[in-house]
Amino acid sequence: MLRRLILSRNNTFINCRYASQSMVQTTVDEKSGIATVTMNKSPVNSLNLEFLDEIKTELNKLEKDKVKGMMLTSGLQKIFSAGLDITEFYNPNPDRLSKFWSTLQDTWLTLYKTPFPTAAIINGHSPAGGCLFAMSCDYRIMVGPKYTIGLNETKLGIVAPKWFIDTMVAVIGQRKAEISLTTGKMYTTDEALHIGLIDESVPDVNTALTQGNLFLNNFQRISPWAYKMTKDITRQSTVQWLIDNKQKDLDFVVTYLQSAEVQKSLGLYLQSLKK
Ligand SMILES: CCCC/C=C/CC(=O)SCCNC(=O)CCNC(=O)[C@H](O)C(C)(C)COP(=O)(O)OP(=O)(O)OC[C@H]1O[C@@H](n2cnc3c(N)ncnc32)[C@H](O)[C@@H]1OP(=O)(O)O
Repeated sequence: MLRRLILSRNNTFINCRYASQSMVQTTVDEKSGIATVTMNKSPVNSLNLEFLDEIKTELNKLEKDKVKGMMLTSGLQKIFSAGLDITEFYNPNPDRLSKFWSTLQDTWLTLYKTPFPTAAIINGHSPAGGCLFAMSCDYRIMVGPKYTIGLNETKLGIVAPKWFIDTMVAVIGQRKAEISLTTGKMYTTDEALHIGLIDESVPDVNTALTQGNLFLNNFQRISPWAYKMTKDITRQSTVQWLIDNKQKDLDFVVTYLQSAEVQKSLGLYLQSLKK
């Protein structure tokens, strides 16, 4: 792991941490203590086993380093994250599929439960797992107007797991989540703002980062203990369900994803992507 100090746009020193060939780059502003975690896995930040593992490790490090906040963003031109890497569950190796899904569960729990405030800087398309990660942050700022966001699983012929659904319900409410999920709707930035899936729409990534810092800096005046307890209580039922049902969720997903019907739908969807 390499570390170096670089001078930021506002002339404060930023502590940079990156490993060679890393898919995740992190900078920490020394003055504010706010980290920026940049996902950088070409071509579309699809979340495979190794990438998820890196994101989880990075979040755990930030917790250990006691950062004051974190922005999650993408280093790619027009994609925040294409969601789960479909090649992990199309014609999968069952052992790897199990590892992949457990790692997804753990990464999501780590992100959803961070003891520090988080903001998603959605600087590109954000379908399915990409939307899940954005919704798991405390605040969402999306660069408009060209990109889309949503849980589109039904469009792939698959069903979003309960904890994906509960995360969406927590953000936009039962009725809107039900319509979004059953139709697999991908929302434009304006639509996402209208239904409350994002909190702000901004014209460019620099403005998004400025707004993200503004949001996170609010917490300098809030007791970290009060913040964390409140977040834990608010998110308790969704988190506890997964903790109590990890193995059941894993068993279901591994069996379900390998069924002939799902494999057929995924094959057709992948083909349509290649076209
Ligand atoms: C109970 C089980 C629940 C399982 C839950 C699953 C949740 C998920 O997250 S499923 C994944 C859902 N994701 C999507 O539907 C996104 C699909 N991708 C896109 O819509 C587009 O690729 C994009 C808008 C993200 C980007 O478009 P762009 O035109 O820039 O790039 P493409 O030419 O489409 O893609 C480049 C390259 O990447 C491959 N690819 C895209 N998305 C994925 C993905 N999610 N997993 C794996 N691979 C992906 C795409 O096929 C292209 O590959 P080639 O270069 O080889 O053609």
